[in-house]
Amino acid sequence: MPNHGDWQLGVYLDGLTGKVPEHPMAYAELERRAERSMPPELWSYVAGGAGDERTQNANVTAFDRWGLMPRVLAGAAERDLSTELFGHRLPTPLMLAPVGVIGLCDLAEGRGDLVTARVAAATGVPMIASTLSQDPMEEVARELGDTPGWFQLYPPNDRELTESLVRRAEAAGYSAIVVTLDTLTLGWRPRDLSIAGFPQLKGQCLANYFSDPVFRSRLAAPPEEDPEAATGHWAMIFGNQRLTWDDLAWLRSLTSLPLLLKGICSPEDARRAVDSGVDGVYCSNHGGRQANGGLPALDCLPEVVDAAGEVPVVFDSGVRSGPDVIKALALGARAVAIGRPAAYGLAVGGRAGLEHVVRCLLAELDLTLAIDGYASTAALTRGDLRPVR
Ligand SMILES: Cc1cc2nc3c(=O)[nH]c(=O)nc-3n(C[C@H](O)[C@H](O)[C@H](O)COP(=O)(O)O)c2cc1C
Ligand SMILES: CCCCC(=O)C(=O)O
Repeated sequence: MPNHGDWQLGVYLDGLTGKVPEHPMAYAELERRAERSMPPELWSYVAGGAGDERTQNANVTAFDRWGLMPRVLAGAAERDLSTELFGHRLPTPLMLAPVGVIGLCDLAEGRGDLVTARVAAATGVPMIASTLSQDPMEEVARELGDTPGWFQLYPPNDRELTESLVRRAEAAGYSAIVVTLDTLTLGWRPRDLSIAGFPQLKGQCLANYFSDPVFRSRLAAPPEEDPEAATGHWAMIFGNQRLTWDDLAWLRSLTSLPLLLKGICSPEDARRAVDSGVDGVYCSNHGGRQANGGLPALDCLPEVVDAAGEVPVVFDSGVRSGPDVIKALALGARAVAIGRPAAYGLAVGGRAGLEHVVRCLLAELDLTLAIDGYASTAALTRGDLRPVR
């Protein structure tokens, strides 16, 4: 476990470890620098969202409608940021959301999945490894050290392949399976469609498929010999729009690892998930990448938390700062994940850049708690927030 001390107050005073040459970055600056660093097709894919991106933007501004009530003389000289999930005590409530093509965001070497896992190992911030990675899940898992990793599953429309991916994740040592349900087909993403972002990139993030014995058994020639045909086969099996709640018992039966469903925004769905025996609900609208015109994910969080009852809720979509993490926790999330900020950190500064983003976020989270008089993230409640008028 990393020592809290290295990212608590001192982190500001020692220049944030000196690994990234400049000062702590506000999100807007990180985003600007990422845009300057990334090739246009990668930038458009990562930064883009569905439609005119109103929902994506609303995910971010939703946090402005809540304010944390500052308290004084509250005994917050030492803070406990830890959280418990599925028997693991995590040093902080932050997680790294699954990001396909994170590999390519490591602009120097294209090994971003491995680099992200190394940052997870160094910071104790768990990584949720995407199905769509440049390097096979087994190699990613080996980099995680003692930090837990979860495997994010896109369930293909091939049950045997789905089972094979889950078996591999178990064998590789992942400690939970996150099934993403809001991307059973890809969203209407104008930036991608006009600049061919994802279509250009997709062949490079299929390592988990190309290394899979079941996937390989479906091909006339191995992917190394005929990558185009293998990619074509992937395109046939990726989408799984016919998946329904009737398939959940089967999904549940695939593993005894903790199972989470990602992409839950409706309280009815949260209730149904819990009734189906899942261990965690992951409230997210995929960072606004899938459907435009929906609700900001943060607005859905309280009802999802209420519906989930004792079952823990993980949250992402629009988290950009330490105070954002605090607000999501106060609204009931047990852990809070970041997607684009991590990808941008990697693009701007490789391993040091991602670590910088993580440490800045944790330092800001911790300082905010210190100043506003909250000694424990686990003790935050909705009553600590007020609507901003
Ligand atoms: C470039 C990119 C790729 C993503 N790939 C995946 C993925 O493979 N699996 C998944 O469940 N979510 C994926 N997501 C969604 C993230 O897990 C997360 O829900 C979202 O990024 C959170 O919103 P934020 O970017 O505003 O933090 C991706 C997001 C981005 C930006
Ligand atoms: C089929 C690609 C899905 C990756 C993803 O989740 C995203 O781009 O948001």
